[in-house]
Amino acid sequence: MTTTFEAGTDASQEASAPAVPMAARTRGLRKVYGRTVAVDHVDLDVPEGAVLGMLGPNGSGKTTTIRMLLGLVRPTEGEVELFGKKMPDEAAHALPDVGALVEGPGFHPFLSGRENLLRVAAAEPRLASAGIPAAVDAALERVGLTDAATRRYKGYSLGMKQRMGLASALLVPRRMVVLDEPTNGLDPAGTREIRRIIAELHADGVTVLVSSHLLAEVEATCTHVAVLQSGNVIAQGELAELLESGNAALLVRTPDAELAVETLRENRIGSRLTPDGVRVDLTAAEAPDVLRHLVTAGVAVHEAARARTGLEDLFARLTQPESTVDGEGES
Ligand SMILES: Nc1ncnc2c1ncn2[C@@H]1O[C@H](COP(=O)(O)OP(=O)(O)OP(=O)(O)O)[C@@H](O)[C@H]1O
Repeated sequence: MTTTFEAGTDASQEASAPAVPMAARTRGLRKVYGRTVAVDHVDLDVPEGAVLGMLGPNGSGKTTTIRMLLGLVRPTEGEVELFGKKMPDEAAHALPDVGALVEGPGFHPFLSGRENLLRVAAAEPRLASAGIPAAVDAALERVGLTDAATRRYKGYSLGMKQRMGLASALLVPRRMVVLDEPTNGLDPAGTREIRRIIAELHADGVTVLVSSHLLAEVEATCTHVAVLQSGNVIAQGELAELLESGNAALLVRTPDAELAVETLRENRIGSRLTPDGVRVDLTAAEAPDVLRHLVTAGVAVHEAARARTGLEDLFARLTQPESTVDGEGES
């Protein structure tokens, strides 16, 4: 697979581009478990102030990358920096700036939500004892758990447990918040709340790194995206740029769809059939040229409109075999 859309990792760019401060940065990051290469030479850039969505199918290495970023797992090879501090060696300096929701937060089942957060807050270096109850109540309020605060954690739903993890990440103001699959187990209302919280953090200038396999989720909340596949970052950069460069297409409504696909193939332009016509890849062709080829070949074009179908399409393109990207083998 190509890395056509990759941004910010190439050496020449590094030399010439103005230095954008990075909240998190990895170089050549690799983690091997026995025979499994979980993460393979990942160069990830998380610019300060970005909401970066780490997108990839199950097993693509998102959680392992996040764990290495947070110093929870030691890399087999490579470097990790959080706000310029080397991880895991300088974790004690870097981590107070970073709130994290990662798999399986260790809350005590027989304590209430509030009691659990009081315990977590007591270990926060940036919270003075006198400020702890107010910080806990504010975090509970922020994630919508105030009414359930005195109930035992054991009886919480999966969604409520996720909110508890989020509350513990947000106990003190952070420069960066890392959320591993934050909407897992949440209903649509809970999902909207997570989006709202991410938007609030972004408005406050907090960097957010959020992993998800839900493409619509990333598209709705993120400014940047990194796409992982089999332990590799196959594309990263600003979401708008990735969509622009990777996704331009022309939807042509025509009864002569098969003739259209054949004509475009002869002109080395990728396309595929849709229910009412063809979808033409504009990566290597301009819309007026496409229309000219079609009309010249006698294709009746009833309607033509540019399409930008979102990250789902980009993700499918990036993770498909190369031959389908240029139109070969598409149906
Ligand atoms: N502690 C471990 N021991 C052995 N293999 C592991 C371990 N952690 C992860 N792996 C393997 O590494 C690969 C990447 O896993 P990882 O959990 O990072 O992916 P992911 O993208 O977060 O997936 P998911 O969305 O399912 O959580 C998988 O093949 C996984 O089985």
